[in-house]
Amino acid sequence: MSLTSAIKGVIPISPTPFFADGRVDMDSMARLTDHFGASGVDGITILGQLGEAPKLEFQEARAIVELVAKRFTQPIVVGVSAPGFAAMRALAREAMELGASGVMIGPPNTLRTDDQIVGYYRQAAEAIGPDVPFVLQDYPLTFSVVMTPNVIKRIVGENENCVVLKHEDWPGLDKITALRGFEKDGAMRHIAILVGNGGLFLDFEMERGADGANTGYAFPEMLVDVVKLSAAGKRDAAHDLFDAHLPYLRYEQQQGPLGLAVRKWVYMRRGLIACDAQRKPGASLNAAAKGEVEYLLSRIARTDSRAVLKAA
Ligand SMILES: N[C@@H](CC=O)C(=O)O
Repeated sequence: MSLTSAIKGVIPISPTPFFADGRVDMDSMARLTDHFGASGVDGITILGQLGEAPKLEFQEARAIVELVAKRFTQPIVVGVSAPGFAAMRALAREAMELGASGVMIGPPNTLRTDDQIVGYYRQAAEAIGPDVPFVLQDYPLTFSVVMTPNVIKRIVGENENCVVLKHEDWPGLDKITALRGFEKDGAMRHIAILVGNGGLFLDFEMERGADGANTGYAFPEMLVDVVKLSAAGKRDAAHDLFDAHLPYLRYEQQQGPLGLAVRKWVYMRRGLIACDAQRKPGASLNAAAKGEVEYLLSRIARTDSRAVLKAA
């Protein structure tokens, strides 16, 4: 099944589970994949930044795609961002062979001008091949590359295989409005807009015209419900549920390895992965942070039983 611009809903970004010694934990990867499948999501993204993809060897990445493709029945997006096009093309072609639906490409942080960004995506699209649909990852907080709405319009106009925008600009609400405006005026064809940034603005991003979420928040079930409630026009219910998670969601949103450490800790506490380790270089939570996370989870649990966890 090919990724298209019609995709909507929640496509969680999966972490990659590791053992404390740095080996990939494939049993936990399988458990996590099955959990996503049972959570009402509409696809899955693996091997993104959150998935520590740059720390993996090709054969490890390949094995993860193979495992996920065997047990997940909805669209699978594989992160293929790489410093060079040979590595990007190799993983993209292999992933599609194994059953992926599309790939995700983030920009290298050397890009400075609009023309450089547009030129990079022209070459990347050519490298993976026109038959491979791709997600354009717009994530200035991490990549330090700022894409204006016009740049995104140019990339979409030049590359038929650009079908989804992973929108992680911040502030970014007006960017969604601008892009939907281009579509309305006929200046840009339709693309799916799925939002990241931990889902921090998901409630309002849905109201601005996003199609759903593409983020690694550790309770994808909440994202599924908020997206559905919002799409059904149940504004207060969507915001009420979102707001119940917001204090913990903010805590997760700490940039870089620390935010990932929070997520991995919670996935471990939920029994979905065996160990919260990151492959080095990485970070882990200290006792104070673990206590804060437990407190925040207990607050969510007052209104959302999915956050009720066994005692640590
Ligand atoms: N910032 C992302 C992860 C990157 O791909 C998220 O929203 O979880």
